[in-house]
Amino acid sequence: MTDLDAFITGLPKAELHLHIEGSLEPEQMFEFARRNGVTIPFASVDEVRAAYDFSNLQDFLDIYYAGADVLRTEEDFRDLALAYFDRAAADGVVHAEIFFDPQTHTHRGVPFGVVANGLLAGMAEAEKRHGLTAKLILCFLRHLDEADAFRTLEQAQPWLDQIAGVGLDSSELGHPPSKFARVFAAAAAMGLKRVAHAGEEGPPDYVHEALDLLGVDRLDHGNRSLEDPALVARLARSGMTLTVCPLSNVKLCNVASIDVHPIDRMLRLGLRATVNSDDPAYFGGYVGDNYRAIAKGRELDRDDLVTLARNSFLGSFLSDDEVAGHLAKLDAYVEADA
Ligand code: HPA
Ligand SMILES: [Zn+2]
Repeated sequence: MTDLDAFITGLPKAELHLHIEGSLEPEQMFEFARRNGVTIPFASVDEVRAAYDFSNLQDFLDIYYAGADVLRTEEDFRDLALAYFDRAAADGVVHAEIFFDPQTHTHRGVPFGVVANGLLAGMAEAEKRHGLTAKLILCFLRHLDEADAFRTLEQAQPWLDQIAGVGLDSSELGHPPSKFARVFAAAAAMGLKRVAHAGEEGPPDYVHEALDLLGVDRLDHGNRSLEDPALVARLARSGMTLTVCPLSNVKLCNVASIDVHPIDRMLRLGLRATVNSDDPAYFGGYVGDNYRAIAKGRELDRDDLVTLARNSFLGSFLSDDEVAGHLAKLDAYVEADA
């Protein structure tokens, strides 16, 4: 039997909650700034890392949006995505469904197509290089208004056959899912899947809204659902996938420390929880680091880790046949290790 670290690395898994802009490592921030002639308010990589000390979601978002300013060209988005896929593949990720925030870029004058084409080029190269498949999820920034989200959906039209779904991210408190009910209805009518961040900082009511008013196929974070037993029962009964991000929860002070993270409680309650990295360059680790952190912090056994990996495929937007193929490989991996 391999040791736990190696077992986690080799475990075939999907990543379902990853903001591609949040995979921008400080070294890459400097490289893109230099090649695009953009000035950044940091003198060194160490200075950037030292700034990643957040007390809440908004603290992080302010720095995250500032960092994204170095992304200007199709090549930047391609290189950014490819660097993430290289790291993900090394962590045993065989499929990734990645978020991008078009408004962060279109509001700076970077056209939607530059972002989308760059990311799609990175995805194509990752499949060639690693056999890693990926899907794109277009996230609306919830601190902006409904009209802006509708404009973004309009800009996405030429790329819709290459976009799997829509999501909702950014500042949660004060921006409930209800604000985007009509945009999500329009996206559903276009055949797009729907996900939303809910219950990261926001109350259980926001999770109810995501289910009832946005019709989400998957819930991003969802941690605060645990405060509402009836909601937990509903999520468990419906087999709703939760994309949980342990290191993010600690870094944004939503969970006091990894030792008290509720991931194992979620599993015991029958929730289809998955483990993901959210914004790995900002939160101290990629998906493998997240698995390792909870394995150690919550003393998860191999069966729990396999359940989490299994859930990542079950919760993905892959076809039933594709999911079955991944699960067969997962079973073979576990058997070979026994
Ligand atoms: O963790 C997050 N929460 C909400 N919005 C985000 N945008 C990037 N990361 C996040
Ligand atoms: Zn997120």
